[in-house]
Amino acid sequence: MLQQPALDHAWLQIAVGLSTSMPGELQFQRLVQAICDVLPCDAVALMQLNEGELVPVAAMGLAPEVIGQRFLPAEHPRLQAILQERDPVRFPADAELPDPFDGWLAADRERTADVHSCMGCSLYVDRQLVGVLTLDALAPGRFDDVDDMTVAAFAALAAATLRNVALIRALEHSRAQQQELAQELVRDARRREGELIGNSAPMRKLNEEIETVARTDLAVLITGETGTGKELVARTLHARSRRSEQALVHVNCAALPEQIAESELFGHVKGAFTGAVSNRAGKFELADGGTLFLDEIGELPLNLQAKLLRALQQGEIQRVGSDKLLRVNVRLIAATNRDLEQEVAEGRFRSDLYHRLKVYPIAVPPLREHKADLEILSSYFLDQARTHLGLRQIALHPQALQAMQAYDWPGNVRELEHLLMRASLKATQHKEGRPLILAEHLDLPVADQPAPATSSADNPAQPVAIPSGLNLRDAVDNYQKMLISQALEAQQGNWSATARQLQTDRANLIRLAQRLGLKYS
Ligand SMILES: Nc1ncnc2c1ncn2[C@@H]1O[C@H](COP(=O)(O)OP(=O)(O)OP(=O)(O)O)[C@@H](O)[C@H]1O
Repeated sequence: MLQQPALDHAWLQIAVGLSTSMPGELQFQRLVQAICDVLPCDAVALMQLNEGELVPVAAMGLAPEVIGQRFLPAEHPRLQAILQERDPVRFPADAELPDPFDGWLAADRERTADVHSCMGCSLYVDRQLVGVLTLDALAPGRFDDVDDMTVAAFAALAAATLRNVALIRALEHSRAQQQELAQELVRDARRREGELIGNSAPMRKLNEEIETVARTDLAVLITGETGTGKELVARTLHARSRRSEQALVHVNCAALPEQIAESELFGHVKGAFTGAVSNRAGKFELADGGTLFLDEIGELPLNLQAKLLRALQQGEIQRVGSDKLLRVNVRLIAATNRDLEQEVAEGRFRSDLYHRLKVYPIAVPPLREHKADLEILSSYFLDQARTHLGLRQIALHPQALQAMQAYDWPGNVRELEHLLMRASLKATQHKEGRPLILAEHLDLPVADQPAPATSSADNPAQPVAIPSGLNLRDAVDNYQKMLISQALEAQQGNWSATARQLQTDRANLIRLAQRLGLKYS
């Protein structure tokens, strides 16, 4: 029988030698090596049960070719017998059943010993059979001194190792899959981000401009009406630049609450103001090495415009509450649907910042100036609607396309996108078979009628009484407030319907309403 100190030493050896960070093969090999060192055997094999077959995954004292061989228990009565028992099974040297490793024992190169001692134990994890451990010795009676408990303890450790390695492999496999999936999603998102659709001359020019400036680190100012695709242009530009592997950090200046706008952009240190409970990086720092996209830059408060200018000129920022200057390497893209020149003239936008931003200006054309793209844009959005809404192929009736050609598109590409999404639903709700979008599904004003008064330049708004003493900005604010309130009332407080009536984006409408002091509920 094995003495206690020898066993303790063996466990210690195994504990030190086995680590889950090791490759599985190495863990198996260390285990059989330790068993071989402790027990008086000439060969040890650790076999894994794999779909009814036993496959040696590690062995000592056997010919190397044994690894990876498959042993069908039905063809090897000793293995069969071991599998049928929970406790260790012993086969004396003169046992009649053939040994599965006859002829494989390294110590028996001369093939002189056709009989030898053999022991084996089935390996269980919980109630699941996971493999077999076998011990062989050339000398008869070699295992007489080895007690069952010792073999059973090694068997338990072997079973746990087999299970651990299998779990780790499964985890690694699923992690690799997840990683691949994440990469695929990022690639997919990138592909989508880059999809500026349009073959018309204005869109080709736009694409060329993006291509040219993407190669540089110049600041870019993107201008254009709402919904023309300014954000998409910014994303495309970033995706085509050499910073594309780094972050594109998007800041909507219109949605920045004034009190925390500086901290949002430049970060703050702990205790800089009430509520600053820890240090926090701002958007500039997050965009370090990448691109910072300042959307609706025209809404940035004047005091922040000065700080932004300093950051751009010096490439350095200061967290709120800190005197330390931090170096940042950020490419800036700004966008606005305001006339910034006008804003400068009226003192609402710093002229030095304006000139700094418009190093490379890009004007995104309104949809009415590239109606040649209506067809290709429509098939793109219909395809998206089909995927998002789980519909079948949707077709557009020629008359629907004609109605679209005749329309002015004050809400630009965004309006087209939303309109086709709604029309896709209507078309499928009303039609049997292949959904077809008819002109009536589009809810467009009839071709010979002018576009709505709020959106058409050649149909100016009705004169309204403006209280005297108001400056232009306040007058415009008042007018917008009145229009929104009236539309809201007409739509019984439904913001989405109001946004549709005013042909603007719902989020923009809510932001504007909040700025004008209207309550959003
Ligand atoms: N050429 C285009 N190809 C494909 N999709 C486009 C194109 N132009 C705009 N879009 C889509 O139209 C929608 C509005 O575009 P985007 O948000 O970029 O407009 P924007 O000019 O930034 O609007 P806003 O001024 O209101 O912020 C988005 O869903 C965008 O993907």
